[in-house]
Amino acid sequence: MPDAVGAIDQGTTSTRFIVFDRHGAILAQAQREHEQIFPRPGWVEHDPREIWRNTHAVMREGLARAGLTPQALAAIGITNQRETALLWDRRTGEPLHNALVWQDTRTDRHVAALARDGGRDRFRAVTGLPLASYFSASKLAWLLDRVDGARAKAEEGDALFGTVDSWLVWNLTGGPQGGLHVTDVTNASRTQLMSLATLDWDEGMLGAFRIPRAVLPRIVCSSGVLGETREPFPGVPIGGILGDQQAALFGQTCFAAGEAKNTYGTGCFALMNTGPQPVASTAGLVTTVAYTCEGHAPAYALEGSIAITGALVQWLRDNLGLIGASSEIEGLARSVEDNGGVYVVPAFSGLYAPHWRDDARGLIIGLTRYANRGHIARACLEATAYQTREVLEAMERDSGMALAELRCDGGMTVNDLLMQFQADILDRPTLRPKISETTALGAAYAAGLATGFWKTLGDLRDNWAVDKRWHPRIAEEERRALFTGWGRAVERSFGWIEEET
Ligand SMILES: Nc1ncnc2c1ncn2[C@@H]1O[C@H](COP(=O)(O)OP(=O)(O)O)[C@@H](O)[C@H]1O
Ligand SMILES: O=P(O)(O)OC[C@H](O)CO
Repeated sequence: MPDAVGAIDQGTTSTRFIVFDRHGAILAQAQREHEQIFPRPGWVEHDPREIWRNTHAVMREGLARAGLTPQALAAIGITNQRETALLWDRRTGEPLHNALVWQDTRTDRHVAALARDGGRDRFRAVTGLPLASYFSASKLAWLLDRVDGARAKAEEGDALFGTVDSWLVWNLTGGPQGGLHVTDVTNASRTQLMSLATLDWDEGMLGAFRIPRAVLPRIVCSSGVLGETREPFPGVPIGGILGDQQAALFGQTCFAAGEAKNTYGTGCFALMNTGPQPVASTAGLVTTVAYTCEGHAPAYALEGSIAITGALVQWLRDNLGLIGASSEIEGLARSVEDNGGVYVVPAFSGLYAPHWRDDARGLIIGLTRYANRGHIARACLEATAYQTREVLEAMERDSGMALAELRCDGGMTVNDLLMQFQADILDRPTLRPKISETTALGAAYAAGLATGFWKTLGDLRDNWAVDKRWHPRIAEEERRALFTGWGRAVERSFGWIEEET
């Protein structure tokens, strides 16, 4: 009798396999990091073969650590970094190029050219998304146009496109020997090729980006059995797929309209469930699919996507050497009392929500002879909290709903200083659940629901409990002064990249 569910969490920096029990508690996990490839400024790639090798390895390691056989798994769920675009050969299974990662800005010019004719919001009504190099469509167009022979192969049906979920499912189910070519509706909603109304590929969007339909996967439900694994062990049902931010919303059990979470990882992604109808954004957010369960109406979400948060901590570590490990940032930031007037705007890939400025670039401002490493570390942490406030304010405007508190998760939520500052700058409590691996948990939930391991959404809600809550402590005057300083710094980051014509 299966008594566990496995989740593959293929993130921007690492791949995890986590085995959960019926209460959503972790039985075992395994994790491997993969290389971040930066061939030029603004370009970010991953090697799809490395990602598949790591997935294969962590699944075996995780299961062994849990002391389970594959038959003990009721299902496997998949969650993944979204938007990252892959193209591979159907016959050989070989990638035609490295994956173009969501942060990659090489298609800025293509996107700007499309925006000249109709503006940045010309595809919002259909796809819910502004024009930005962040989404997959322009990345796929780049692969089709720049990789030798790719377009011809795609038109003949010999090249397959997918986000990371598609690549994993295809390999898990046999690869060139009959692998399934599918993606789930949440991942499809991030390509800028899917209609939010029909939940299918949109002919107009395919035309705008010159994408042949034959290259695209079939769109499936987020929770629903789509096949069985053949690798790395056979016979386990694949019961669900969710893009990682939607998975965290599901794992935080935000099933009712108005419930929201913020995930603090490489970037930050705040999502609010808005119910069975898409809510158009006028405040700079993205409208996206939250999840679909077989036989039920879809749930939509408003999302505030922030490109760089935890990645700024990595940058302090890897590029500046100010800290030796991410965890050291808290001590360094606590070595000073405040930010000393310093702000860091991490516009490394431009700025996403709510600004959507591809022409912005990163800056450190407010420097004086007084400023030291501690102030810079503190300003880096504060940048995450200010960016979060910007997107939550936009979310409240768009949805007309006020958030009483903020459910938080992700790797940065171990940072007590950040969580306290977040509560301070929002003037609302922040809280972290007991099971902090909400992304993997959401994928496990989607898969377990599809196979009857869990019966209802209510069963999942019963598993959720608060671990820690932070209450706002600073005065309104200080809050206003800090946030005003941030707004001025952001303005100065705009327009650094001059558009080439
Ligand atoms: N103590 C810490 N304080 C601040 N940031 C941290 C800390 N520990 C880890 N991080 C950051 O959290 C991120 C990892 O979080 P995770 O949720 O695993 O990200 P992802 O899923 O995007 O790969 C990294 O960018 C890392 O720099
Ligand atoms: O892999 P993460 O956690 O950095 O998430 C990446 C997002 O899905 C990008 O949209």
